[in-house]
Amino acid sequence: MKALKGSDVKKIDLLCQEKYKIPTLLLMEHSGLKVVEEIQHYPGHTKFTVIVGKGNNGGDGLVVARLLHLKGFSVKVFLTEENLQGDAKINLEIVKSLPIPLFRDLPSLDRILEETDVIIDGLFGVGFKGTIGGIAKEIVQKINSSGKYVLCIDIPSGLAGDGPMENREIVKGDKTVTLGLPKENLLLSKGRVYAGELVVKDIGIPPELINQYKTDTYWLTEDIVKKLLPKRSQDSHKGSYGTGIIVGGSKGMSGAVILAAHAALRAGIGLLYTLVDRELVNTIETSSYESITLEMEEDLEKFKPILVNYLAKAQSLLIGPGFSTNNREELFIYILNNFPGKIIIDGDGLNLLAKIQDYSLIRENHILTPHPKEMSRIIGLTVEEILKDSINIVREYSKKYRCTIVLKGSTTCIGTKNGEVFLNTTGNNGLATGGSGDVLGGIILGLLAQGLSVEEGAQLGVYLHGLAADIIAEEKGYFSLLPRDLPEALALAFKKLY
Ligand SMILES: NC(=O)C1=CN([C@@H]2O[C@H](COP(=O)(O)OP(=O)(O)OC[C@H]3O[C@@H](n4cnc5c(N)ncnc54)[C@H](OP(=O)(O)O)[C@@H]3O)[C@@H](O)[C@H]2O)[C@@H](O)CC1
Ligand SMILES: Nc1ncnc2c1ncn2[C@@H]1O[C@H](COP(=O)(O)OP(=O)(O)O)[C@@H](O)[C@H]1O
Ligand SMILES: [K+]
Repeated sequence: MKALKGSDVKKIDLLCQEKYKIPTLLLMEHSGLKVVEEIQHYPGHTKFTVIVGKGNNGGDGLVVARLLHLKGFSVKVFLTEENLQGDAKINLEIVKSLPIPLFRDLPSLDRILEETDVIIDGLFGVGFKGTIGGIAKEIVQKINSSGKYVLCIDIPSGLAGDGPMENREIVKGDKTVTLGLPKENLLLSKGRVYAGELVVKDIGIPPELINQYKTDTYWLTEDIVKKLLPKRSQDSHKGSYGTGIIVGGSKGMSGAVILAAHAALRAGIGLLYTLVDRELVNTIETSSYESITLEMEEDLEKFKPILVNYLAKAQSLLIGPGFSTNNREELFIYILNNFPGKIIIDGDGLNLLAKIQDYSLIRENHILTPHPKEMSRIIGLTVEEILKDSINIVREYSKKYRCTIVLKGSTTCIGTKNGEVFLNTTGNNGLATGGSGDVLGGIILGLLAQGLSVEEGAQLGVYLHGLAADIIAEEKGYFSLLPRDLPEALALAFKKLY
């Protein structure tokens, strides 16, 4: 599904008017109807307060107020501004003609909120810019401290539709009904905290317009990833599903390779090799029955001719899980320069990149899978700076390095060399255990080996990884989820998509 920037909303609005002759007033009416439709899922809520700002988000709020009144609910409107314009003004006139109580003075807001079941936030929509101040700031504080159920229209007030999310007063919603298409920041980890449950509602924008409208950010939804699933045929053999190598592990860190290996195998790879230090060989052999273990030699010059043969076995390679960064530089550089296939650089592979600081090693068929700290080591911004504006930062660096970057988190941002960003929201806090990332690397390796491009493998892999965790959580909850449970649950995740 396409994701919009704040500025796209105005453009779409204009296209609706000019090309499809649909006035904004109709879209506003539709928006109000869809918000009310959501409210009706919660019986027992009968008293509503709608907070109305001066823009079209306030106009939507006024439609909601009218429709709730028509349904016989008790509705109060808190107006922040008397002089509304255009369609919002038309809706204010309608509300004024009905027996809906209107309030304007701030001191009355505490009492009104006290008497309400649900607060409907129509203070600011995507037209919000800069920082919040004055009366609006106080209103947001009162909403957030009310303890009442808060439903945000389009976007929580104070949150920008896209771009850096500054720390300031933002409405904390229980639910956000976003209109037409989701806005970029609603899909990021930080924005999701303010949005609460996110519902996307069709408001009558013609599908022709949506299909033709170009965006460079997408929400990874089932319709996108389903198209990426590798095909399996009856008439096939292990050679049909590709060969991969995992280069990783070090003393005390063999588990990372084992997790990645299980994941690659459960992702459907035809044949899997692991390349590890001699002291790990036994451990890997006894834990991963289906993979073939290759042994690393300490003297790189002596090892090179053997290594070249090993590398020739596969089309896809994962380097870094549990690898350690001690004295690995030369081997790492040699592998990156001598493996022509698709490479996933994860964990200590990324730390080695940051140590070597030679980004000319990165090529178009490489995927970097950093968590924010690893990203910070590579690009030199702080974790906070990265999290505040993840979409644009991932876009900038995946274009700059001309590769695919998978910035992991509760929302994972996938940037491609062409500047597209895909946002993944499958997965849950059960994944917040060391080792989950190793599983992700293995899944992507398995998919690349089966012929997916780096862009496709990253998208499908990240989605499946989260979906596997969601499937486990549905049955067993979040606390006890372990990375080792994920490869097995991958079977159910595939089944859900096929
Ligand atoms: N096609 C669609 O999707 C449709 C979308 N619709 C709805 O329209 C919404 C967008 O409406 P919008 O553009 O009128 O702006 P909105 O967000 O209501 O408020 C901005 C107002 O706040 C003000 N303001 C800004 N920053 C401020 C600050 N820091 N502190 C204080 N004030 C500040 C700003 O004032 P200005 O800066 O312009 O003087 C402006 O007046 C959208 O989210 C959706 O709900 C539907 O109605 C129909 C179809
Ligand atoms: N709260 C969360 N919600 C969704 N996904 C999460 C959450 N916490 C972690 N994850 C996912 O778990 C994985 C953790 O990766 P990483 O930090 O590299 O772990 P490790 O290096 O220990 O294996 C990433 O894919 C990330 O997206
Ligand atoms: K809002």
